[in-house]
Amino acid sequence: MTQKVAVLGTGKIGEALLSGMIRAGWAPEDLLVTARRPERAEELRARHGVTPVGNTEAAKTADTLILTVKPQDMGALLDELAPHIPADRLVISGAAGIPTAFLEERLAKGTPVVRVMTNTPALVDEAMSVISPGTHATQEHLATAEDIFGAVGKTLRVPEGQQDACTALSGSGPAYFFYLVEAMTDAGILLGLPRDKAHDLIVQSAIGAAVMLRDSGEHPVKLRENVTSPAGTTINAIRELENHGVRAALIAALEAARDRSRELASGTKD
Ligand SMILES: NC(=O)C1=CN([C@@H]2O[C@H](COP(=O)(O)OP(=O)(O)OC[C@H]3O[C@@H](n4cnc5c(N)ncnc54)[C@H](OP(=O)(O)O)[C@@H]3O)[C@@H](O)[C@H]2O)C=CC1
Ligand SMILES: O=C(O)[C@@H]1CCC=N1
Repeated sequence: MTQKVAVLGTGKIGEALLSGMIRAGWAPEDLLVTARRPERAEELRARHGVTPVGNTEAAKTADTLILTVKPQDMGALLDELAPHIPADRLVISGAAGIPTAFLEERLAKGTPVVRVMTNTPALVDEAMSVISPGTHATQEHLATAEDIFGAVGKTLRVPEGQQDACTALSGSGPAYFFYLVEAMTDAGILLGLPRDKAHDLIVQSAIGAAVMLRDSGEHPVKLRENVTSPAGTTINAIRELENHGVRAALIAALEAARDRSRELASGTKD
């Protein structure tokens, strides 16, 4: 029998996942979506051919429910859904910070819950999604989550205790790279290059570096050393990065992201 999957709270992440599932072969008629605004629901139907429904109908009919609302909206959504979700349905949470226990406390006793942290490269099938089981989730439930999120990139199972760290690294990770590209493009402008050329140079360098990191099998230190000639240009840049504490800033930044993920666990922190 065909399995129905519902994405509830279909914003940026929900739509990225949905579009990837369709690219990977899911039939749009087996995908249900919910949105808070009617115009958003219609937009999703027009773009993807999926069926917009209310949260209650999704709760009653879907075999797997994927909740992709903001952490602060999770409590209200669960209150609305809980009376309608049969306890044998899989509920996947994609929200930062929210522990599986938060869902288990609000859903029918024994409901299987899986927590997933993905990232926006899902839009180009290059997501990194980390997956953790709740108390009642079996290997089969984890495999279902892997099947769904595997449609948009790589998946990795981690103990739930590592989810906040993973959120800081890969969930937020793409933003740090976009930020670096933005700053390096500004540097190109300072050095006299037109913005579009500076952008192209940096983006292609980022792609080249990313492919080498993925495919060369070399440690990042070795890859950097290969660029860094004695008395050359690169070492002068590296000295400035060290002088400005960029390494320490990155460690502090990711620690702050991890702490914020922990803080979001209550589902109420604005
Ligand atoms: N953006 C990212 O890079 C990542 C985000 N996440 C997590 O994914 C989740 C979603 O993030 P993101 O997609 O960026 O956020 P969005 O705000 O784009 O998406 C959330 C959507 O949920 C809708 N919504 C809220 N409450 C309800 C409700 N009760 N019923 C139906 N729809 C509802 C919102 O409607 P409205 O448009 O009206 O507000 C919105 O469209 C978050 O929990 C976040 O932590 C995880 C990994 C990466
Ligand atoms: O910034 C956030 O809270 C979300 C979670 C990970 C990426 N974006």
